[in-house]
Amino acid sequence: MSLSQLPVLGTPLSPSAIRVMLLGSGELGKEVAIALQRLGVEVVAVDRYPDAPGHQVAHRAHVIDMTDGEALRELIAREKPDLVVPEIEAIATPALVEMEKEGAARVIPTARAAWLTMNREGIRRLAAETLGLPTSPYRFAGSLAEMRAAIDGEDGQPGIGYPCFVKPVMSSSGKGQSKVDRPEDVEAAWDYAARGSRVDAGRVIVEGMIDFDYEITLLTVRARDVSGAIVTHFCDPIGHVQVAGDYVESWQPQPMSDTALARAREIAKQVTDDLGGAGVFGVELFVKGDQVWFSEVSPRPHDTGLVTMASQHQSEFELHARAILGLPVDVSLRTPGASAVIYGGVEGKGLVFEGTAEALAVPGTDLRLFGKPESFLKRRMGVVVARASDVNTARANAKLAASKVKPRLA
Ligand SMILES: Nc1ncnc2c1ncn2[C@@H]1O[C@H](COP(=O)(O)OP(=O)(O)OP(=O)(O)O)[C@@H](O)[C@H]1O
Ligand SMILES: NCC(=O)N[C@@H]1O[C@H](COP(=O)([O-])[O-])[C@@H](O)[C@H]1O
Ligand SMILES: [Mg+2]
Repeated sequence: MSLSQLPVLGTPLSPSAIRVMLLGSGELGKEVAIALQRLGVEVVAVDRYPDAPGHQVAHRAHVIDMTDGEALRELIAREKPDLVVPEIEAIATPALVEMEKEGAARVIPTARAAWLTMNREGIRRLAAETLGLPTSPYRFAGSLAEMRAAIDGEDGQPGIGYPCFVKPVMSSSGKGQSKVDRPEDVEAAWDYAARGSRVDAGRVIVEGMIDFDYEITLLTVRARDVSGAIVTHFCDPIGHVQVAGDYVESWQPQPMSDTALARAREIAKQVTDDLGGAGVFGVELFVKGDQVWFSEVSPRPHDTGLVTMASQHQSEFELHARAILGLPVDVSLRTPGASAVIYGGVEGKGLVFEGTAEALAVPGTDLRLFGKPESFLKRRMGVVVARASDVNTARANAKLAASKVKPRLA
């Protein structure tokens, strides 16, 4: 079935099926899969390990090394999906770029967007150097010595200085990220980056610290209207708290000044116009007063956007499903809401979760347990979403309910 005459939907597991392949099938992909299933789309879920959350709700599941370009090519050629939907950064995106060029794959939002954003260097240079957007000061380094020079300066030239953030160029959810406060911390930050990278590229970004008042994710949706033209929609801003580079709490809407909101939208529009294609983008921004800095962007639903399952009429996952299929979207807020993360807290397989009844007794709350087969101390295993008449109540209730859920070994 071709998607050239959008939006035609079909019947899964039949010759008329619209088939979507998810590359990455974690908690975010699982919700995208469910949204697609509801529209009668045939879903093929791929991840690096068996029984990933999205595998459990898909028509077919595959386990491959998604960073292996040949393995990716072979699977796409075999499954012939109408759309390939990257869900994680750790993918052999150059193979997707080639396949898109050859007409062998249609990648969401575009193969170039997936390629540019999987590497911090690609997206940072595009945003700061090509588009001229405000970002933190930054340098790239390929060795400990280069990293020291990037921070401390060399040949009389100043470096980024302290405090700064060091991140592997290919990583997410804070993996391998350190805040470096003094010269004695530099070596440990380099070692941690090398260990924490999803794909060891041996390269890091050093970023000067932005002393922001708050940070947001501006979910930006590029979707077709009934005439077939791509229109950009902005969800209400999502505020969030990150600990060690990983999100622990988010809420919507985050109050902002009119000027800051207008700047945030301008930045998000410029970045997403350049990346192109259709779908949801999570544009991460730092805000201080009326000043806004671009941080990074996911060309896909964002973890902080899990809150939209409670707070919007159409969650970011439903928005993504609709947008990639060429269907119209509604980004409006339903109610103030919040989300709070549940970490594994233990290492082991087949966890049990106690306290779920107490959690769901907290007013306006809902629970998602992702079903990940294995837990690590800091692996995200579930989330509570909450709705309330105001954001503060929603935040308090989401955190309270999440604290009641006690994962333990069976
Ligand atoms: N230059 C900076 N100045 C201030 N805070 C920063 C800076 N860089 C990162 N942070 C903090 O660390 C968090 C995570 O950083 P970043 O988004 O770059 O990491 P990530 O690994 O891509 O995370 P994710 O995949 O969850 O988006 C940011 O949301 C922010 O709270
Ligand atoms: N910030 C990006 C993000 O939240 N990505 C989400 O986490 C999963 C990986 O989780 P895991 O590391 O527990 O397998 C990804 O598959 C995606 O759903
Ligand atoms: Mg981020």
